[in-house]
Amino acid sequence: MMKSTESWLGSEFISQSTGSRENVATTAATMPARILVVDDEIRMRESVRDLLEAYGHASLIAANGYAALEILREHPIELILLDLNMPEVTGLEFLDLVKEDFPDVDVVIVSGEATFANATEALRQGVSDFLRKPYSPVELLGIIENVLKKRTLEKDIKQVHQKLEASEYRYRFIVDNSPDIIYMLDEAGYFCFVNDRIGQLLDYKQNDLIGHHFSEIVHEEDVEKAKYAFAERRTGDRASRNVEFRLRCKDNTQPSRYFESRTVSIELNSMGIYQETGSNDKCFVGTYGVARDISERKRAEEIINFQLYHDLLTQLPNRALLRDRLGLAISQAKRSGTQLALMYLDMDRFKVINDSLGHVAGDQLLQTVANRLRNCLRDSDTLARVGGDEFNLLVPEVSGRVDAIRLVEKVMANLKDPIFIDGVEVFVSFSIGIAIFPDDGESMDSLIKHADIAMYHVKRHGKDGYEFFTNSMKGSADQHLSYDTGLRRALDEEQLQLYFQPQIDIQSGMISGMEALLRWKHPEAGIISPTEFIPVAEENGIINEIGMWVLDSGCAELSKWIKAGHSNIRLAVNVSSKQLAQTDFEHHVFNIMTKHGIPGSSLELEITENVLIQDMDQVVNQLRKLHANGVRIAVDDFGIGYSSLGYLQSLPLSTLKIDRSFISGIRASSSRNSIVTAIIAMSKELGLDIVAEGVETEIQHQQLKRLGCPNAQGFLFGRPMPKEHVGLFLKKGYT
Ligand SMILES: Nc1nc2c(ncn2[C@@H]2O[C@H](COP(=O)(O)O[C@H]3[C@@H](O)[C@H](n4cnc5c(=O)[nH]c(N)nc54)O[C@@H]3COP(=O)(O)O)[C@@H](O)[C@H]2O)c(=O)[nH]1
Repeated sequence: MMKSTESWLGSEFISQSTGSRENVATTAATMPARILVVDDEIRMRESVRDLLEAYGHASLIAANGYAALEILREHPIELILLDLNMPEVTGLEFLDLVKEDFPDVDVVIVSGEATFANATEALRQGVSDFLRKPYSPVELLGIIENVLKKRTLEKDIKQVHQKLEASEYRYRFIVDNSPDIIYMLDEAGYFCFVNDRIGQLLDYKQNDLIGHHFSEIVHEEDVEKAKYAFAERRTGDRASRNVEFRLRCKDNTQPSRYFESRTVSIELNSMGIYQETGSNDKCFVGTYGVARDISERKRAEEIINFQLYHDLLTQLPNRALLRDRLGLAISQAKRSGTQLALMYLDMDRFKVINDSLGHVAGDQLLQTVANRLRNCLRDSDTLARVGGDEFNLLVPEVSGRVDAIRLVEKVMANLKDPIFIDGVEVFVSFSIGIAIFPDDGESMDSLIKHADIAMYHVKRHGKDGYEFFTNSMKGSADQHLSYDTGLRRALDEEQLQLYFQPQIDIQSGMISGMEALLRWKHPEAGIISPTEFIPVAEENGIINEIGMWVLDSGCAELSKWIKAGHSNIRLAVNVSSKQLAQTDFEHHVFNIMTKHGIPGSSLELEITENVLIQDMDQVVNQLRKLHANGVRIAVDDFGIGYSSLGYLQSLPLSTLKIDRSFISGIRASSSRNSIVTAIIAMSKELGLDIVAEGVETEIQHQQLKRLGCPNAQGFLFGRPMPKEHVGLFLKKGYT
């Protein structure tokens, strides 16, 4: 309820009132405040209080400075209406105390006798306004309203400042602790701001870079790429996104890091990088950018990429990478009119080594071999592992076959020395096929295929060597397929034949045995060597039937020779590892021996070391049963492959057949002589008989005789002959 102005203001106030009460009331009611009225005149202070309360303010009154200070201490006062002329403590003295202890309180001087000096002093001390008595209520209320408005405004500004400070602190914190590099460049590409992150990532201090051009930290190969992204001028959707390049660390010995840089314009982030120049024009002043470290991702990508294109065991390129490089090399060779060589390398007898020494040893062997191969190549050559024991070698620029021969012989020489795996000495050799672009193929596939065919040709003709592809080999590769289907018919239609090659007792010169060697008399192709079709028969499984046929036919001939009086002759029969894998193999052998009345001692089964890759227990078991019945067991091709001699003691062996590669070397290499000497000495120690294979010359014969080798076989004594010739040969003997 609004009180009457006359009842609480002095008459001089009422008479000077000029404003309308409604106006004042409306304004004052919008900003109620807590106001302290300090006046020694009771009538004055009470009338002012009533006026203020009538207009919605809460007011308290004090008759002097002390009372006022008391109230200030106990109540939250926003505004003081202060009379300057008071006893005890003057208004100015009170003002001093207020400003010191209650600086947030606004003071309006309301005084009747204030001098100019007083007023000036009061204003100097920071009072908000000055009202001279007598005044009208409207004037008082107007001043109060102004002061309160100003006060509210200042409060708001203060709050805005505080918020801005807090916000700036937050953003500074975010920028300083950002996992990304945040930077600003001026319009010429010089750093004007960069956050701390640059120090952690690239080792620069912020000051190292401020004022420096961005290109100083970009990897030299990436400067072109980085130029537009780093100092981006565009904005919005056209600005650079996720451009990748490398920044250089301060210490250049560290690897470069990959970065993904995002630049955005100041139009988007209010950083003031474009400046308004009036009439809707904008002026480019710099770039703001965020660069994220993506080194880890790049490294992961590199690893994945490496794994996609490399063999993890040997770290060599794999087939995919080889094909890629071969494609490029062919294009390059076509353009420049040069030649290139593709070599297909297949390790001989790797399966035997791998399965007998174990896969860990096999892996080590492959790694060692890969290193040896790598060591004799140039950086431009590509050696790839394309299968278990298969490698491809791409030699991008060869001047011709002579060049390729030089390299392949270097490769083979590098592999000659034994490799020690877990203390075991292993000898390796390779069958290598070579195709030359463009003579042997103009496409990637034809080159690989032809090198492969040439490699198989080497395999079939004694391994451990190399050959260039020729068109005639192609026919024989196609034949491989026709052998597959033709072998069954060969068996049914009696196209298979046995030849026999004599074995000689070196010391007495007598014939000690005959080795049965299979031939396929093909109706169109003529005589086909077992090296051509035995692998096919082993692959398709028909070797078991063929093997039994060989044993049966061989024993049939043997029984004839025995009956003809050559009872000391032994028959040697080759047995494939696949045959020994049959659980009832020995029963078949016994049945055949019984059928032809052959004593065990007249039969020698030749096995190669790779029979040991079968279930060893089963093989040993079968061989023991055969041996117990007098059947002799010979190890064929002894000395090549792997040189673990442990099996010599675990197997029931009778004979070692020294591989012909050692015998052929007798003439040329004394080191080979010593190997033969060692094998002979060791066999004698183990009580084993010996047959030296592939004796072709009299020198070899005499050397072997001198070394005390008991038996020999080879073209010198007789080539494999058809069964019809054996009778006469036995009668006449070796001469
Ligand atoms: N599982 C079976 N394997 C068999 C059978 N018959 C033969 N074979 C194996 O085929 C390979 C090649 O045999 P072949 O073409 O008959 O060659 C033999 C001889 O002709 C050859 N040889 C003999 N003396 C010489 C010589 O002085 N020089 C020279 N360059 N070659 C010669 O060696 C082959 C006999 O080798 P081996 O058996 O190691 O004693 C061959 O691996 C046969 O084993 C069969 O029925 N089953």
